[in-house]
Amino acid sequence: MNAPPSQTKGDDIVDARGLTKEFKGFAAVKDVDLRIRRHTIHALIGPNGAGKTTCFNLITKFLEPTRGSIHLNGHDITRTKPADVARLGMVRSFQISATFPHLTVLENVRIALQRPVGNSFHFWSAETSLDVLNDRAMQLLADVDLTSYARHLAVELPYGRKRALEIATTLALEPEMLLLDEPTSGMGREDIARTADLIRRVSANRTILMVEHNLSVVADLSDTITVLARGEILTEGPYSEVSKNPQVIEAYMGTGGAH
Ligand SMILES: Nc1ncnc2c1ncn2[C@@H]1O[C@H](COP(=O)(O)OP(=O)(O)OP(=O)(O)O)[C@@H](O)[C@H]1O
Repeated sequence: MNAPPSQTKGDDIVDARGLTKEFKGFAAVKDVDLRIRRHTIHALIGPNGAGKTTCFNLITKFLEPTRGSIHLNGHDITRTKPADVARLGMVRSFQISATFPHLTVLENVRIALQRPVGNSFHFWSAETSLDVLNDRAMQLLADVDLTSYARHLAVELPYGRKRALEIATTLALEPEMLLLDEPTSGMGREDIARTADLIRRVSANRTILMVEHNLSVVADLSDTITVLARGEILTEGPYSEVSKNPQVIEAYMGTGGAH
């Protein structure tokens, strides 16, 4: 690991500079600087094709940038693999946390608690007593409001509850930073409200970066919003500011709606 550069020592957990991703010469993300403050909820929004997913995949290391650098807690992770980034505390929900449909909800979380992260084993080793493991698993289920579903098979869960289980299995890795890719997509109003509450709860002492299309969820949860358009940052700030920005309004109107 490189020595932490001084600019990332302050309050930023992530410091990405000049991020660029080209696909056969087409720049999906162009020279993006993204700093994410510790213990905040940060949303990436923008119209269709703005580069949100590409940017998210760059930060989570699912894509290699064509140019630019990414530091996490002062470590240069520009060329680090996702599993090693997870070991450094940045975990993407659904990355390591695919659920097993024919196991119970409790079993799914117990497996997640015993899962190796990167090339080091998680705190919960194979020798950890079953009781301790069960207690911790039940605590995680309580955190995501799934206690009453503990003995159900994962496959039987309603959609919104499945996403909550995926978040529980991600939290089992005790991430310092959690990345959520469209956490409320495909949900009805009730599940959206419950998921927004859940995100707020799990954000305590954690940093969250999410790509989210639902602007009321974004408005409700985010400390900072980065608005992307055509691969570039249009503006950044709290919802009260970015929602008034004429360029943001135009970018959304121009593509026929908020996404
Ligand atoms: N693997 C790829 N190969 C070629 N072009 C790509 C690839 N991935 C993304 N793009 C292009 O890059 C641009 C940005 O795509 P991206 O998926 O990051 O946007 P987005 O903001 O997430 O859009 P949406 O809201 O529609 O999901 C688009 O023009 C897309 O067609």
